[in-house]
Amino acid sequence: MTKRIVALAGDGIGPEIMTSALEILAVASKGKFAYEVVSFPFGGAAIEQVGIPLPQETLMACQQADAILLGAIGGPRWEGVKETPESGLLALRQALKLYANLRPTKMQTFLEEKSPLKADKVRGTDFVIVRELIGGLYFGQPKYYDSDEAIDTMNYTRKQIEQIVRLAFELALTRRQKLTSVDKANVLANSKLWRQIVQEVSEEYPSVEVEHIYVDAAAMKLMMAAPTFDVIVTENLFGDILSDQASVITGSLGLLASASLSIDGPALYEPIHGSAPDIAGLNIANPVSMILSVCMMLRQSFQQIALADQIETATYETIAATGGTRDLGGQLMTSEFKQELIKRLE
Ligand SMILES: NC(=O)C1=CN([C@@H]2O[C@H](COP(=O)(O)OP(=O)(O)OC[C@H]3O[C@@H](n4cnc5c(N)ncnc54)[C@H](O)[C@@H]3O)[C@@H](O)[C@H]2O)C=CC1
Ligand SMILES: CC(C)CC(=O)C(=O)O
Ligand SMILES: [Mg+2]
Repeated sequence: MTKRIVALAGDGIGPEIMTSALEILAVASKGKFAYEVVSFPFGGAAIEQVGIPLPQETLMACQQADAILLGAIGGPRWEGVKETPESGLLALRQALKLYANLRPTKMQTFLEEKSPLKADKVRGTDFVIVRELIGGLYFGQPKYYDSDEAIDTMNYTRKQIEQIVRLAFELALTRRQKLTSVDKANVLANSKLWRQIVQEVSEEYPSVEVEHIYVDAAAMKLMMAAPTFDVIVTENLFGDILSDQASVITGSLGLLASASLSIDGPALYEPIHGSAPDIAGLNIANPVSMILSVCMMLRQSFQQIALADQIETATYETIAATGGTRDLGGQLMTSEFKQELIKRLE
């Protein structure tokens, strides 16, 4: 049966990388995978069209989709408006119950020269950050600021923590059976509960080696000993920050993809980066993060493993052969990279 993919291109470089990724999917999937793509306004683009970042029709289309692809949202144009693109993104994540954001970092030999870190510090790196996505500081109430004071609230329930921690243990079972839980249990009440629950749940997974690290030390260890990590589980804000930091390992934010899994609905796939307003419209964005997000969708939502492997392999081969886009030190424009990749797929 034809699968229905909802595409939310969003703002900044979102439309550029979405167009490239969808063209590549169309070429690679011919005769192998039947799908249709329907596009809806979201983020700043939706504010421009209808005045709000998450229109009702967009949300309904997402709820009825088999999978959702998101480019990126946000930009200086919408700073200070009442409902921002970012508030639309948080509302979408909450409405779709996207509780788990999986952010893999996998080193490739040819990327060693692109990494600002020494090759022996990054060789063999292959980990997944499992970031809790609908709790913590981004959602806790009260949340407000005035000119004298600002308040954000961090709160997690046992249920929320158990859900994400269990998913991380299950993922570790399919990999190298090592789980690193990142928290700040020396200071934060939320982290004390988090650590306690990780300990409890670990008893159900005796084959998985568990370590607990404070987030500050984890930031250092990511740069000094990245290959030692397998599955990293952490709360929303820590996961957001650590995953951008992880992009230093492979050499560019434009390489990292993610999957956001729902409790009971369709999953959403998006690059880990934002809308990169500084390079929007210049045809220099790296589309690989979006292309690899499409690969995650093919595997996770549609079990199209061979097709995903084919696109992923061709993507890495294209970077290795051409040097890739400028963020990787290469010369290719976004559209040129896409064309080179399409040549390999045809
Ligand atoms: N999921 C989403 O849609 C996210 C949206 N944002 C929003 O994006 C906007 C910009 O945020 P920034 O802090 O500038 O973060 P950003 O991730 O958009 O950009 C950070 C730096 O990385 C570069 N970069 C990012 N993606 C790239 C790519 N594919 N190819 C080449 N270079 C790339 C940018 O040019 C910039 O120099 C803000 O409005 C922010 O709230 C931020 C993170 C996630
Ligand atoms: C724009 C924020 C709401 C989220 C973010 O930075 C992210 O999901 O990586
Ligand atoms: Mg982020």
